[in-house]
Amino acid sequence: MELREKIAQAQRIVVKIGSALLTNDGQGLDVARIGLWVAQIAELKAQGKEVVLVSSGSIAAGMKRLGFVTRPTQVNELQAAAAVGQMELVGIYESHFEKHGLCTAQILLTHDDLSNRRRYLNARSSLRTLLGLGAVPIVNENDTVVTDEIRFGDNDTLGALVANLVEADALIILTDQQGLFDKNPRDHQDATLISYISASDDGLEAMASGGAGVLGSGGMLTKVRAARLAARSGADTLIASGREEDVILRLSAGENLGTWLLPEHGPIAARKQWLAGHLKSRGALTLDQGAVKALRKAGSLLSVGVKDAEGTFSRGDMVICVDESGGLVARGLVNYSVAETLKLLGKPSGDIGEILGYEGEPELIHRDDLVII
Ligand SMILES: Nc1ncnc2c1ncn2[C@@H]1O[C@H](COP(=O)(O)OP(=O)(O)O)[C@@H](O)[C@H]1O
Ligand SMILES: N[C@@H](CCC(=O)OP(=O)(O)O)C(=O)O
Repeated sequence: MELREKIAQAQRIVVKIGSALLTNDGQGLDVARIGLWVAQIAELKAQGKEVVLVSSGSIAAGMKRLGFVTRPTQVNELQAAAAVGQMELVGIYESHFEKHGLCTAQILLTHDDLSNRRRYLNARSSLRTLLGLGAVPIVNENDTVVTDEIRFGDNDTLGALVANLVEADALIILTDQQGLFDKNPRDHQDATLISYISASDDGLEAMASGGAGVLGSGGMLTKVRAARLAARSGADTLIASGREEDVILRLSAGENLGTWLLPEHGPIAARKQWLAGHLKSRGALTLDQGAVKALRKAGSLLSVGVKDAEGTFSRGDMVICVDESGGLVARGLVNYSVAETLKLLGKPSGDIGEILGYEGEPELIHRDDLVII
């Protein structure tokens, strides 16, 4: 059997489960099947991998509870269904994960949370902390506070943005089809499964434009676009059938199942490109020799090694890091504003809470947010 070695190495994985799959043909949530996916995620955790689950299903579950026979079209009714269904959804996950001794966390996100730099950093910090503590974050869109214009609408996009957020190695999208076919298999009997393809292949949209199922909202189009988004931070995307036995474990072990959408660049190159291309520097930090050495050994930047700060930066902005003779050392996304940074110069991380009056991140710039020049 040919193995997808790169996938087998993935340490941090986002698993997205769609509505089409989570429900028994619209008859509420498929509790037994959810138990099977949870058992697989528990096994991945036992292998030392980190998993973030992005789960749809709140609207489908709420529809059943509220007695809607077909999916409501009005936004306020969809929101009501989502609010009711989300309770049931997370309850089912929590009770299944508990059987494996795992703790879950509910994260509800909106588009604004991920486009606003400050909220983005806060969401990322919560997710990182939860992963560090061994919990399984369960993410869905915060449907009750969003309207049509600002919705992700489909959780494929949300899954990809979460993969960017946590810098996942892989995004697994489980759906009701074997993967991406060259045309919609519901309408074409001769459709053939694509085993692997570049996430930036020009032909993807044409293949995937065959519409969605009854309960799902995005179809394959949002899945291939999600793969493209995930590729921005170097993540591989896998699209496969959630009904296949042990699908999550087999995909994560590198088995050739479903469709593998490959990013053009690896995570580091993708991140460097993003930092280099998309952000303007808002200030500069002057580092002492110890800090320069630490950064070159892949460490984070701590305030104790920073001698000066200038510019107009806020939390989340990009700054350049220079050595004492002005030589460029790195670029990175800073966790504190210039006013806060000036108060922290030369101070150990343990003093941050006392100096600023609240406990923030221990690093001025986390190593994941640094690109060494
Ligand atoms: N090229 C294609 N390959 C596979 N499925 C396709 C393709 N084009 C359209 N589809 C449709 O996409 C559907 C899956 O998307 P969707 O219904 O949104 O599910 P989910 O809720 O899992 O996101 C499939 O059931 C299928 O009808
Ligand atoms: N956030 C909503 C809708 C998400 C949705 O339909 O997504 P998907 O099934 O992935 O196309 C829910 O949980 O029902």
